Amino acid sequence: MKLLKIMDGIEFTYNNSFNEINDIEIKDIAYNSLKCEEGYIFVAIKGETVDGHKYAQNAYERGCRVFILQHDIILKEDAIKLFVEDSRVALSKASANYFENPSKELKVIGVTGTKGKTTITNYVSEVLNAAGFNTGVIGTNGTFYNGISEKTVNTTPESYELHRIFRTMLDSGVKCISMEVSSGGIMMDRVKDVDFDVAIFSNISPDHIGPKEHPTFEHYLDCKTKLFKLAKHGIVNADDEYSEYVIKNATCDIETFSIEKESDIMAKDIVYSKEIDSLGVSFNCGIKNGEFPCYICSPGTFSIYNALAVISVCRYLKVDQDIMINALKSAKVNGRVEVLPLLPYATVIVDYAHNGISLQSILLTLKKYNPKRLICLFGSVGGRTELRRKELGDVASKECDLAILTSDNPDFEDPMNVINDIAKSFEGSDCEYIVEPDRKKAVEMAIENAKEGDMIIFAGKGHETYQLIKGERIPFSEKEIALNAAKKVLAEKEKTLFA
Ligand SMILES: CC(=O)N[C@H]1[C@@H](OP(=O)(O)OP(=O)(O)OC[C@H]2O[C@@H](n3ccc(=O)[nH]c3=O)[C@H](O)[C@@H]2O)O[C@H](CO)[C@@H](O)[C@@H]1O[C@H](C)C(=O)N[C@@H](C)C(=O)N[C@H](CCC(=O)O)C(=O)O
Ligand SMILES: Nc1ncnc2c1ncn2[C@@H]1O[C@H](COP(=O)(O)OP(=O)(O)OP(=O)(O)O)[C@@H](O)[C@H]1O
Repeated sequence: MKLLKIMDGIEFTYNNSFNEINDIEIKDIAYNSLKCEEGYIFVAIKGETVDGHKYAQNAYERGCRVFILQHDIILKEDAIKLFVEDSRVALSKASANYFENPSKELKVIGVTGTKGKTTITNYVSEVLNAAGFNTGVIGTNGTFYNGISEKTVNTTPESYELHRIFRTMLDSGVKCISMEVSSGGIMMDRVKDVDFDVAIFSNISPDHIGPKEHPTFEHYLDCKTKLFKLAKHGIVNADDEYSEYVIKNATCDIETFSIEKESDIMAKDIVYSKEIDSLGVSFNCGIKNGEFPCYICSPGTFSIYNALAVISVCRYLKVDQDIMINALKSAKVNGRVEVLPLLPYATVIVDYAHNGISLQSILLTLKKYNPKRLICLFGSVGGRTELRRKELGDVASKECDLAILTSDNPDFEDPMNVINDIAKSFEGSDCEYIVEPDRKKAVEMAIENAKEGDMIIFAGKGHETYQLIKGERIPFSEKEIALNAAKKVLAEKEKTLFA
């Protein structure tokens, strides 16, 4: 593609005459020097850790001659330097141009919020697929379309990857995209040139605040709110304390959903139910001109909110109501409140709750099903703030009957260090706790000691299939470990029965 076509809509100055850049043909764009080749543009980004300008020479040595820069640097004379105010912003527009603006040809649904992004995006995709819209998903669990999946580094990928994924999906017949839009993604201009049809706001609570993330809660909220300036239509949880702020700052039309406050789509007559392989909730969904019954096989109030967001998307896209109701009934997400049908006498759940707020929300939800004992196995990420550990510990020690403290991506930190921080919350609490830093042994112990009526939640790892230890992702499948342990326990029980 011609360089000037890639630079279309980007303000820049340059160190050569116009004629020289007019005819340049570009093979591809790279923001990492190690990916550069002859014919590429290198976009130098001032990162959180290093300044990409430092690697321009490396890109040059790899054959690259066109550079998008924020400031001048020394390079050989044949280097073409294009100066922009903000390289990330330029990368976003250049990537959209290079991939020929695929998001304009797709229906893109973006979900933002502290909790519920992965769940809602996956529900949306299941329901829209059932309704015949071929839908791709982009988020924490990776990318999925037409049975193909790929891992992603970020929940919301960098703009270049994002437009590349859109293009690949579009060319494979995908019509809709259901994607997670993290506040970090908005802050780093990864979605600036995405043409969103729908924006969803699930909820907000303090999270991702600190060095390298958001300086304040207000900054975090403002980042999320920006999505409603990029979309044509907004869907907002009216029960959230900050919903009015989001609506006030939106530039699109809005539909609201709720359980408590008056809104466009309301859930009422809520009933919680428990089956051997699922915990679910049914409710009546009230809309302007009537109501209809819904069931979702995931427990708790938060599952209703997630379902309402999906219902609102379906209304906007005019999905047949019966198809939507049926698809919602069986919608499930890998590692999100996933009930494993392992033991006939106890309920085992794998979940991704890894901070105080989400752990509290899932534990309070499970308590509504009156377990004999609520047992929570969890740890906390190494190298992060003590506050996260305290919040997790405080919640578990208040809500559980037994906690099993173990490792969760310790990385370079000693797992016992993290566990000892969490254990402080149990001093003076009625909740018993056991320490087992080896997560495999901890899972086995939980399964082996499960009793009639217990509810056991393995919190934190969710969909992850690794344990991050000293910078390396060591394969670790919590579900497989639990399954093998359960098989062993059941076989032993059968042996004693027939002995
Ligand atoms: C702290 C942070 O946000 N980092 C993100 C950022 O990397 P960075 O700015 O730190 O990059 P850097 O390492 O300083 O490098 C600067 C530049 O030099 C380049 N470079 C570097 C080395 C080299 O040899 N050659 C070279 O050209 C790099 O490619 C880069 O362009 O830009 C990268 C590309 O977009 C991201 O992958 C990376 O996300 C990291 C992995 C991360 O963990 N980010 C978190 C905070 C995040 O974004 N999380 C949200 C979810 C949470 C939320 O809700 O906000 C997410 O969407 O994932
Ligand atoms: N709408 C919701 N409100 C509160 N908690 C929720 C909601 N939906 C799911 N959860 C809980 O939070 C956990 C994370 O949910 P999910 O992965 O959907 O959120 P997310 O926004 O993608 O989170 P993260 O940024 O941590 O990846 C779930 O496993 C569940 O326990």
